[in-house]
Amino acid sequence: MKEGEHARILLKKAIEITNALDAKALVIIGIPSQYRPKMKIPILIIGKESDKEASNFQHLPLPLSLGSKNLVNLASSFMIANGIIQEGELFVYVTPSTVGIQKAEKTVEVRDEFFSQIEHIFQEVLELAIELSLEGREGKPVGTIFVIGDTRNVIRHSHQMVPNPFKGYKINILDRNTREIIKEFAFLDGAFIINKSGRVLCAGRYLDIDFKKINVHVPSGLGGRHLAAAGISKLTKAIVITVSESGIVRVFKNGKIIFEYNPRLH
Ligand SMILES: Nc1ncnc2c1ncn2[C@@H]1O[C@H](COP(=O)(O)OP(=O)(O)OP(=O)(O)O)[C@@H](O)[C@H]1O
Repeated sequence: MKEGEHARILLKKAIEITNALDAKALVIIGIPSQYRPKMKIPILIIGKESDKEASNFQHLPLPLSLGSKNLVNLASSFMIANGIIQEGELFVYVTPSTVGIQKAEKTVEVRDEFFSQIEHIFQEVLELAIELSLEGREGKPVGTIFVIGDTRNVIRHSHQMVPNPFKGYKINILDRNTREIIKEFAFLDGAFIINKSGRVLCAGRYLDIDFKKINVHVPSGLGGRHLAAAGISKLTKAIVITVSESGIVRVFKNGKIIFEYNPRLH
């Protein structure tokens, strides 16, 4: 039996369960776009393919590498934040290998602003950050910072710690073949700077934040890397993704952590 056939069967079951329970929404995770049910209730599609067939479809382009459990929790928070479903109501979710029933709750460390940041480049960098957390480099954990967007201001508030390995090269986060090159440079101290089209402009960049002028707070235990990430996200319009040496991936916006996730625990 082909994988697509599994998805079709599971989706059929999910629709039956949704109807039987009078669930308020259906969440479809990582199932190809040819399998789209016709239903009146809101349907949330999670994954890369975006399709805007019906008005009751919403798309949340999150990396599937976040794992089903986490994606279901994020879907739950997203639907509550957007008034699609109320806390405590039931929704059904379906992945290529499971169908489940969940009560809508805010269970993950995520602020509502997180969802408005999710677009293509952000999603790719988040995926890369998760891979770095899980893989490290040569068996050792790596920590790093990705600063996305508002590059003119970010560059103005930073300097090279080492010669920029990306100078003169057109390396783009969207190009899967150059992903490994980007990861290779994660061992450099400092930050990656990525423009809104996904081009990696610099690595090994020190973020110059004057903490006398920029007031940010990060949870205790977090050091210079996370303070710098919070600072640059407050000083500029950039969105910042950090990977800590302990593997936790965090997203910063306007000086605050808007998402936190430990891929090593899932
Ligand atoms: N202002 C900055 N700009 C860019 N990189 C920085 C900055 N400050 C610190 N770093 C990077 O963060 C690394 C780790 O610093 P530190 O241990 O203080 O941070 P941390 O927040 O505790 O990070 P981790 O949780 O990964 O240990 C430094 O070696 C350096 O590469």
